[in-house]
Amino acid sequence: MKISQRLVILATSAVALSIALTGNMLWQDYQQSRIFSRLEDAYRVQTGIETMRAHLSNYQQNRNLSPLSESRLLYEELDVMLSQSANTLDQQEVYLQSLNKRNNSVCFLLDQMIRIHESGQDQSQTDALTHLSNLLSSVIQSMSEDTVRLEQYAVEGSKQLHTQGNLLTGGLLLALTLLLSGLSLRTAKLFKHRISVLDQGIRHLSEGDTRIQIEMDTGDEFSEVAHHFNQMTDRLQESSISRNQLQIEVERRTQELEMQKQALRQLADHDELTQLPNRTYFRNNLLSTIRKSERHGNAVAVLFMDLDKFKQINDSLGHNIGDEVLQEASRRFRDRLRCSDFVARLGGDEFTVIIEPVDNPQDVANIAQQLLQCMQQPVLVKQHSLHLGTSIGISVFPQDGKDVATLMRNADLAMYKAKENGGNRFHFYSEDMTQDALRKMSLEEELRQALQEDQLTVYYQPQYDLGNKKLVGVEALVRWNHPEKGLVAPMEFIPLAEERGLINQLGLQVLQKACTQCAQWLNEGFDPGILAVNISARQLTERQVPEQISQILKFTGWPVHRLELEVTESFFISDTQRSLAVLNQLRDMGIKLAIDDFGTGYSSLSYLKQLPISKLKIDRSFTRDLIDDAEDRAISEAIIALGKSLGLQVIAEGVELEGQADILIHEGCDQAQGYLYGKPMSAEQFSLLAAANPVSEGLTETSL
Ligand SMILES: Nc1nc2c(ncn2[C@@H]2O[C@H](COP(=O)(O)O[C@H]3[C@@H](O)[C@H](n4cnc5c(=O)[nH]c(N)nc54)O[C@@H]3COP(=O)(O)O)[C@@H](O)[C@H]2O)c(=O)[nH]1
Repeated sequence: MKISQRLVILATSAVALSIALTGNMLWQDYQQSRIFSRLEDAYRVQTGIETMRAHLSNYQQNRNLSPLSESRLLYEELDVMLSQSANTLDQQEVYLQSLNKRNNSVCFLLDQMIRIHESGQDQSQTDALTHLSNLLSSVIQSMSEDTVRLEQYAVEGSKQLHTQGNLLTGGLLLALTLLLSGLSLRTAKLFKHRISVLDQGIRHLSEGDTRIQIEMDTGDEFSEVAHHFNQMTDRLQESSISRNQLQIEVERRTQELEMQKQALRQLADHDELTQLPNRTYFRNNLLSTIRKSERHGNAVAVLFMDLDKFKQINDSLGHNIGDEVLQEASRRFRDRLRCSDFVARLGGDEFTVIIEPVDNPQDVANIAQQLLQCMQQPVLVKQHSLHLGTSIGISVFPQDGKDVATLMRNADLAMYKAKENGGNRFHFYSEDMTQDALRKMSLEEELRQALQEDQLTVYYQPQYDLGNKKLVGVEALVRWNHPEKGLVAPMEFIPLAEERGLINQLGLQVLQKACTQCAQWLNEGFDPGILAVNISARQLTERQVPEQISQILKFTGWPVHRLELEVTESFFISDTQRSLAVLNQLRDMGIKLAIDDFGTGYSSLSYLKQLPISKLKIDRSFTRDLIDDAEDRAISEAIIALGKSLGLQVIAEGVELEGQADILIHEGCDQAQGYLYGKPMSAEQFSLLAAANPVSEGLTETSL
């Protein structure tokens, strides 16, 4: 049964009992009023009886009939009253009927007495009247007694009624209390049991048991709650299953993410190609090593390594070969170092090593030596056997720097020093390197300004035909007209211009000035012959150079076939596909190409054959000792012979003496250049010289 039904029953029972109680009270009221009404009747009869008794006594004393007649009237009244009241059968009614009867008797006696009295006053009548009045008196006495009894009965009845009413009310209240208590107890017991079942279920659930089900088929609200609870646990069960699945999925994804994070960290911290730590990792590691060493008072060495000739290999053989070289170099460095040493690749062909602790600089020198050695073995990639080398710069914490940036910068400076000194060596950092770097920095700044402010000027050095001793050409040589230092020689700024990427701008400015000047001379009527201009090997790596040269020639009007570009031999040795392509392009444009400083490198005959060149220039170092040094003479002879055999012109530079010129003439050298014929000079000086030495007659426009 539902709780609501139970409550309805309880309420209905209470209402029913209340109605019963109210009915009982109303019934009691009614009974009471009846008793009181009879009591009233009794009092009135009593009063009537008293009156009649007084009338009778008056009659008996005075024989006056009128009082009896009044009693007769009183009888009428009592008769009416008693006959109205005596219509029920209870004890009161019995008394009332008795009273009624006796009242009738009184009436009869009174009628008799009145009739006798009126008929005469003889003795017999008087006796009869006396007798009747006595009778009347006794009847009245009886009536009086009846009224007393009626009164007593009414009082008792009232008491009884009161007692009965109380008993009934008490009984009903008791019944109501018992009923309500019984029902409440039963309901409370049931509720307690069901609540405890629900509570157990909830407790299980709170302990995490989502499979809990509450068995309660009572058909009331509790079973509905239980039903909803079960539905909830079902859903929780489902959601906990999906939560478990989710948990598993989350764990799987977390693992995946962790792996990805590790891979990303590896990517972020390591160089993809060599798997060595990268620049970021290196910097962080160096920072923590410095901090640790500060605490322990240790020294730390930073080695900055750069592979020699790597750029040429990369440019000429392609990036795949370059990549394999870098991988091999990484392996060799790694294998040669201890596990505790930290080696990283900063990018390109730059590697760094951290050595800690450093007890003595000699240990670092030994390690650097081993690293040099390990790269001296040729690197075999595909069919190539590649000879590289390494330049190593070393800075030491704390004396060469107390922070990452300073240590790296100083190791880098030391590495550049090693490169400048020919590579394949190591250098410890020293303070003068910084001074040198600062000097270079300010020089670079000045050079940039010089290029912008047109401070460069061109000097001209004549080139002569050794056969007829006539002018055949002129070499343009740059000079820097420094506002404070005066004329600065090219050797002081050309290498820096090459190093700092200014050489193309510089070379093109020189070319433009020289072409403009030569074209002007030509227009003025004197012929400077062939214009030889130095072109840096670095310029030849720029694809746009042929187009830029072509533009200058067009702009200045200098004929293309009168231009000769001198490229140093070292460039041809370390040639690159791209540079050779540029050279071929220049040759195809009609520009002549000469190998400068020839003999200082190791160009092979077969290699020279393939080059798009037309002239060899014997290096000044061979000309200088030509007279005294048999070897230099032999070399110059060999170069001249080589040139002849390849159909190339040969020019000797640095000719200062007639004896040198004689030997060269004897050996069959075509041309010469040197102080003997004229030092590099300004355009004005050169025009004077050229006016006095007209260009070789054999040098016609077609032979040019
Ligand atoms: N890329 C460019 N390089 C250039 C340019 N201008 C010059 N240079 C190169 O600078 C180097 C030094 O040149 P320079 O100081 O001008 O020296 C030249 C001559 O002065 C010197 N020379 C000539 N004859 C003699 C001599 O009889 N004795 C002697 N001691 N020196 C002499 O030789 C230099 C010419 O060299 P080269 O070019 O090899 O013919 C030098 O390497 C220049 O190439 C430029 O514009 N761009």
